[in-house]
Amino acid sequence: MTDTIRPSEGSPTGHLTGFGNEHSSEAVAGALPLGRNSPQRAPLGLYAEQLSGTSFTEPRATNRRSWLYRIRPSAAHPPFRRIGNGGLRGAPFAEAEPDPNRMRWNPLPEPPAGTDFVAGLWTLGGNGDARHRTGMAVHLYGANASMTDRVFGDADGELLIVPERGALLLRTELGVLRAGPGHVALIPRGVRFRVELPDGTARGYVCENHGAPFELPDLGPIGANGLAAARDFHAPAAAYEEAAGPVEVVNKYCGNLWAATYDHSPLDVVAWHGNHVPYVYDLRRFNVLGSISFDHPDPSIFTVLTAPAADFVVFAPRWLVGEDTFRPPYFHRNVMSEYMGLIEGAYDAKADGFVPGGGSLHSMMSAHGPDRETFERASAADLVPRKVDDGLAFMFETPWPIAVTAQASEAPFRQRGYDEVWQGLNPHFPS
Ligand SMILES: O=C(O)Cc1cc(O)ccc1O
Ligand SMILES: [Fe+2]
Repeated sequence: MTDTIRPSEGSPTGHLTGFGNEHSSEAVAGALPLGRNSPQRAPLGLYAEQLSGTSFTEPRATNRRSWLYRIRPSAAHPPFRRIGNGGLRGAPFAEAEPDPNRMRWNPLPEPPAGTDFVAGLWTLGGNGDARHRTGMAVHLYGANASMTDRVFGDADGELLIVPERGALLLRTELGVLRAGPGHVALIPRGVRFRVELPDGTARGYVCENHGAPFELPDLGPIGANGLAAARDFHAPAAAYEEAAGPVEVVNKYCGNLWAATYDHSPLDVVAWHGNHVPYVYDLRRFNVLGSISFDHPDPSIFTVLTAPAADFVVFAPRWLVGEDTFRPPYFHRNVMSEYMGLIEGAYDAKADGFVPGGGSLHSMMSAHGPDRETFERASAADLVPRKVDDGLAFMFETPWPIAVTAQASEAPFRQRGYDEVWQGLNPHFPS
């Protein structure tokens, strides 16, 4: 795990905090117009550009847009041309029939030398349709090279990046963020960014959200505080580069990759304001709530971010104190589909086989829960207060079944025989 976040590393002007805020930032004093967005001539000879993440008419509470003041307009570019998708696949996912079986995978194998973040993206599956802005996709990434002469932007949705190994330096249009294992980064739809690898190598997970963007969940009876705090989300301060020379702008558009060669870096935004901004959040800041009497709350109590197409849930270190309670995750069948990953350590529902960098998929209504070993141990455990602090797991939970790609279904690192972890759960009735 890396140290606490230093999201504005590389940016001279500090960072901004507060999920959903109307932020503003200028890397050069006077670059932001005052009191208007689009003056006849923008300050310092910059070009003004609005980046809209929601419809113009979206209600104020959920409207997302930022105004960017840039050295050159994004519009000045030659045509985009199709490039290879590598391991990326797009929604709709119709390569194979949706499969109700429980599945589990080991980590992605090490990619060939020279694989950058975009080339290292590998799609496990998903649902919905990018063309209708519905659903989500689960991707993994494995990379061992920084992006140098190219940047990436996803027209199909926002990207929730969950590093498992190696830090990512995210040089975005709005500034620089750093995210290492234990952090998540949220890159809004369409925001362009380059990923550099300070550790030389990186591995992790991505939830691509095609629908309405992630929000902090309502707290209801929890009250005004708890779970993830808005102020712990860090947005970058404006930071720009002026590099001339060819830069490939890779655009994921309706499931496929396209590229256009710009004659300059598109990370040339000198100032910006708005709420369509990237964030980094340190999962160790998550205020974990749970039962202090009995029974096991549904995992929605661990929701960090929620959207119509996906919830992001973290299983962070916490105390278990439930009396007369089966404390690990219970057996269940769920209308929601659950993709789970592990950032470090172990997860309390699985004795082994669920490893950092790996993942499991329990799709709509598939029966799952503790494996046999965990069930037996937890059924006999002495129920003293116990801290679960040997791991950091997460879940992408989505209302619709996750159809896996052919490459995920056939992957040599898919664990055959996953069903066996529930073998030997024999009847004890009558006891
Ligand atoms: O399947 C899982 O391990 C995730 C999960 C955890 C939990 O505590 C309760 C329900 C649930 O789906
Ligand atoms: Fe579950």
